[in-house]
Amino acid sequence: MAELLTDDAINKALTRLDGWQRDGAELVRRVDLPSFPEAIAVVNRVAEIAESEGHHPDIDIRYSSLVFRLSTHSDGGLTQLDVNLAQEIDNVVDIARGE
Ligand SMILES: C[C@H](O)[C@H](O)[C@H]1CNC2=NC(N)=NC(=O)C2=N1
Repeated sequence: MAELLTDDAINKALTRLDGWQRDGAELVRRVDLPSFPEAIAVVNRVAEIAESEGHHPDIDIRYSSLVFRLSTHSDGGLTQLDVNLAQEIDNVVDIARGE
């Protein structure tokens, strides 16, 4: 079990993340890639990271647009696991965009 983050801790984490918003018990980021294969490459890389960490995002794939939703389902809210995964998704997206 991970500890649920306070509203203050979530807001602080959001200032350090790229493009994430809070939606209740979830962190949400939409990512637009230039093509379907590039979007799927991002999904595959995120899937590897998620599997290695045992913490998984909900991912909506619509052509070259992705929406990631993060929450710690076992604890019913947001934990440091979600903040860490959000940061890792940001890193994957930056690399995919050559940033
Ligand atoms: C047993 C296994 O670690 C759990 O079912 C994990 C898997 N991945 C998970 N991912 C997320 N986002 N929330 C969870 O509660 C969760 N639980």
